[in-house]
Amino acid sequence: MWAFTANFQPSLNSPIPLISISSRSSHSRVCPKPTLICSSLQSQVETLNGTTDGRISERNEIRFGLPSKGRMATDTLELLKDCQLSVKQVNPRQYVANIPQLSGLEVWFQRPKDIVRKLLSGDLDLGIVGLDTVSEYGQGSEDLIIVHEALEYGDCRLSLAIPKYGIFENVNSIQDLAQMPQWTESKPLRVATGFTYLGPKFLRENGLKHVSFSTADGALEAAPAMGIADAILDLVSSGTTLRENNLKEIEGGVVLESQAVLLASRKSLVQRKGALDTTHEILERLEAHLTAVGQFTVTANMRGSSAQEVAERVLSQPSLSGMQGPTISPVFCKRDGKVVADYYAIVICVPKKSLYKSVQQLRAIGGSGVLISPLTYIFDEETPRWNQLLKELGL
Ligand SMILES: Nc1ncnc2c1ncn2[C@@H]1O[C@H](COP(=O)(O)OP(=O)(O)OP(=O)(O)O)[C@@H](O)[C@H]1O
Ligand SMILES: O=P(O)(O)OC[C@H]1O[C@H](OP(=O)(O)OP(=O)(O)O)[C@H](O)[C@@H]1O
Ligand SMILES: [Mg+2]
Repeated sequence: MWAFTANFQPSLNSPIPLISISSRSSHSRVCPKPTLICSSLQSQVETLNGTTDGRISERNEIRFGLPSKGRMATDTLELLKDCQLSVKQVNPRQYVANIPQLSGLEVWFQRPKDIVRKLLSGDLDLGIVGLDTVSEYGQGSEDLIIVHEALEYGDCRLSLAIPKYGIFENVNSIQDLAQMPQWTESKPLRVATGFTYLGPKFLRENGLKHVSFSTADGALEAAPAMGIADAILDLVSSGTTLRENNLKEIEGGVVLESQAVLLASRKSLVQRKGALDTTHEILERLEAHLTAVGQFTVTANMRGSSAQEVAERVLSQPSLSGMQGPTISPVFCKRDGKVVADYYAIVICVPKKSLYKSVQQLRAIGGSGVLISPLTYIFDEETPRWNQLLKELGL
């Protein structure tokens, strides 16, 4: 059983602070043009991945790519489940699944980088991956659209790190590194990275002229101590791996901040029947859920002479006037044969981080019987990201 609540109001300005698309996202939405690959390689790629010539492949299902393994896999399934979009997978080695709530949609489990590649080739329509993966493997393709840029997990940054010791002891910024006399054409700065597109681009843009790159699939932090590289460019989250390997980040060395994003193929959204509607539903549920997870509903009773007077008392408190409301309902009782309302039930939404302060302030103004419940969804009038997406698609 679901309980729905909604506030209707004539005002054009919704009092709910609408989530704005961050500057980070708008920056990442429109990426530079992709690099060209030579035609023979292009045709081999096409053989593997379907067509890349502007046509979309003929199929009726909408395909949604989700990470098949690694740390993103479970968090992605958890998030979808929390949005009532549970993925039904018969067994963990089966790579196709479905979401019963979304008819006509197939889920395909793939490695994150293959999700991006298959979105580009038209073999997937939608996907969830880290922004780092989109930026690295999407290489700025305009066919990739970031529909939701902040799914609030998989937080990490792509960052340059150098040893704490030796010639790097007093090097603390990318400028310091670029100005070191050690790097010459014959003896360049050796950087180990799995990010062979973003790495060279970033270092070039930051004035490092003499750089060579080596790559590996993991445990890059070992490269400087092994004498294979002078610096590494890799993902950092807690910073533990860098610390444990005697490495440090430097000022100006962050290439990008990443978290999980919902990604779509522009071609699919425009041309594939049902893709836009499905994206709308997924986006609405994600936004409504992610807005709700940061909030609690607080219900309390309060004595007062009128709903107006109680509302004024509530709104006088800084931690109670944050979001929308309060909703105030009279609680009636019969006294001396007459039906009267001498106290009121108030309902407000408060941010989780200010819950305790809110409860204290409610008590201070006479609130009692305070009940706290989690929220599943907060649906706004229309999701700001949906309008942004339509604009992006020119619709
Ligand atoms: N230490 C981390 N903390 C948080 N998120 C991370 C971290 N490392 C990577 N991520 C995010 O999770 C995504 C998947 O990383 P993960 O290491 O699980 O898989 P992978 O890199 O695809 O696989 P593999 O490392 O086995 O090649 C990354 O693209 C990034 O967005
Ligand atoms: O800052 P931290 O919290 O220590 O996390 C950073 C580490 O996490 C990732 O490695 P992963 O665990 O994916 O291992 P991998 O090198 O095998 O990919 C990344 O490549 C770093 O090595
Ligand atoms: Mg990894």
